[in-house]
Amino acid sequence: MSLSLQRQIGTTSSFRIPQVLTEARVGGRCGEILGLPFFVSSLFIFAFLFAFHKRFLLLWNILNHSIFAMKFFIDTANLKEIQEAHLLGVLDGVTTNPSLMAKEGITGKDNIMRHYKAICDIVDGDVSAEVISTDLEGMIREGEELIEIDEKIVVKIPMIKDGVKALKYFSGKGVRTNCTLIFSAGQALLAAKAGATYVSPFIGRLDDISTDGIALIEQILTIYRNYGYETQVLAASVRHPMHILQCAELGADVMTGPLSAIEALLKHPLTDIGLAKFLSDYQKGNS
Ligand SMILES: O=P(O)(O)OC[C@H]1O[C@](O)(CO)[C@@H](O)[C@@H]1O
Repeated sequence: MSLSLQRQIGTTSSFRIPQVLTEARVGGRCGEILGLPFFVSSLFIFAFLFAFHKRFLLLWNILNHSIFAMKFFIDTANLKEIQEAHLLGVLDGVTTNPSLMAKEGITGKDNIMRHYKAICDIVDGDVSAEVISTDLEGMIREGEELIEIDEKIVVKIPMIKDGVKALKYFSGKGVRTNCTLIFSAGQALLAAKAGATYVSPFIGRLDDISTDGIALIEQILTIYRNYGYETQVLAASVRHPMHILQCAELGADVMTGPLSAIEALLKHPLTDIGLAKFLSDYQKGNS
C-alpha cells in the first residue's frame, strides 16, 4: 500500500485497499494497466465515427425531422384539394369540421362516413373527424363509430364540459383525440390534463376579433413545455402563409390550413422573374 494512503486511513486500520488499486490510482500506473487497450479502442471508435459520421448525421436528421418538424395538415373536406396537397409531397394529415363537410355537400350519416373513408384512402397521416353530439354518451357513441372507419381517424371533440369528460374517456381507451374550439390557454391546459392528443387553438378567428392568435399559440406551447405535456399544439384557423411561418418559428407541432396558404409558401416574385430570365437566356443560346 502507498505511504500517503496508508497515513490517511491509519496504519492500524484493518481496512486494506487492494494493492492494484492503490498503485493504479496513487502510484500513477493507470497508464500501464489501461494504456494500450484504452488507446487502441479509442482509435477504433474514432475511426468508426469518422468513417460513418455522415450516416449518423443523416439518421439524426431523419429522426429529428419525423419527430420534431412541424406537421402540415390541410383543412378541407375537398378530395381534389387533399389529393393535390398529397401529391405536393408535404401533407401529414387532414382536419375537417361540420362546416367544411357541408361546404362539399356531404350530408347524411352514411355519406359522411364514406367521405371520411375516402379522405383516409388518400393521406398517409391523421384525419380529424368531428362529433356532432354535445353530451358525453353521444360523443362516446359517435367517436366509437368514427374510429371504426379507419385507424387514421382522430376523434374531434369540442371544448365543452362533456367534451373534457369525453377526452378523458377516450385517452383512457388509447383513442386519439383533437380538442377543437380552443380560444384560451386555460382551455388548452384542461384539454391536456384530460389527455387530448391534439388541441386546436383557432388563430384566424382570434385575429378576426383583434386578439393575437399567434400569442395564444406561444402561451400554450410554454405551458405544455413547462410540464412536459404530450398533447400536440395543432394551430388551426390558419389563413395565410405568415401564420404558418409564425407557427413554425414558435415550434408548433402541427398547423392546419387551406391549400391556398400552403401553396402561397412557394411563391416569390423574384423566383418567377429569375426563372423567366434563365429560360429566355437558354432560348437565346439554343434556338
Ligand atoms: O376559422 P376557420 O378558417 O373556419 O377555421 C376553423 C378551424 O376549425 C377547425 O375545425 C379546427 O381543427 C379546423 O378545421 C379549422 O382550422
